[in-house]
Amino acid sequence: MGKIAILGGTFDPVHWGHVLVAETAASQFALDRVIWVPDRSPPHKWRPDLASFEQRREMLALAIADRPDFLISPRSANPSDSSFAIDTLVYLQKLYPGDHRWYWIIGSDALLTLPKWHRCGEIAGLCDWLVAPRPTQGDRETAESGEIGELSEWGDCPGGKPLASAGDRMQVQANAVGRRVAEQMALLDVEIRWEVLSMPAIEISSSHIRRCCAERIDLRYLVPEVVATYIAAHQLYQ
Ligand SMILES: Nc1ncnc2c1ncn2[C@@H]1O[C@H](COP(=O)(O)OP(=O)(O)OP(=O)(O)O)[C@@H](O)[C@H]1O
Ligand SMILES: O=C(O)c1ccc[n+]([C@@H]2O[C@H](COP(=O)([O-])O)[C@@H](O)[C@H]2O)c1
Repeated sequence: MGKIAILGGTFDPVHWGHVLVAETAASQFALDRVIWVPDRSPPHKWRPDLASFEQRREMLALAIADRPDFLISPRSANPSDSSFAIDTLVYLQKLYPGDHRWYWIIGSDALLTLPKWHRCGEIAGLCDWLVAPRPTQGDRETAESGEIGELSEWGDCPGGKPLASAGDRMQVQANAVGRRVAEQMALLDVEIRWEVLSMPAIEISSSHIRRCCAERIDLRYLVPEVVATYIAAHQLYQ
């Protein structure tokens, strides 16, 4: 029996946050493979300057080229294939037949949306959810504007004492997200298995990378060098 994980996303572009999350999950859960699934045309992430699917896929291939256990799903290459997560999982389970244990690697911000996914009641129970601590999009925008935001509402710390560090707070927040989603899924009679990855929250996002490109800020330490070179060569996000 193998352990196979899926990491889906828009990857516009892929960044070190994605790679570190995959690496952490692979080492903490002794995964045999991580299958990366770039979404061809994610309706919720569509923008006029979205890099083409081929470009996002090429950047992803460059970023994970040195990891034989990281693969890109062949499914997303076909434009007519559905990009619903349930269809991806069922397809990959057919591609890798056998008694494998299946995982889905996901940021806590994205896990929050699980109860709204297509056929969420089916997919939720078909894999274990490996949750990377991450501020919500709202928190990230608020932090960039310098205001105090949603994060302050997550202060469900033991005994009401302030937590030692922002890292602890993100672990608490990710656990709160996991519990909340598990409760929502329980209302649909679905029990989910989930675990928060033991890692610091990485405040890198594709949106931040795109802003850096627009402002001509160096991408070093934010994306793999091969990806920075690709972005510059193709003049993306300018
Ligand atoms: N820094 C990060 N830490 C933890 N999880 C992350 C991080 N960046 C992305 N993810 C997770 O990876 C998956 C794919 O993310 P995606 O490709 O949409 O990147 P993104 O950085 O969230 O993009 P954008 O900023 O455009 O919204 C999602 O589950 C997301 O939560
Ligand atoms: O299947 C769905 O209905 C669905 C709706 C929204 C998001 N997802 C999945 O959630 C993962 C993270 O997506 P995102 O929004 O960060 O690009 C990615 O694998 C998407 O395919 C899936």
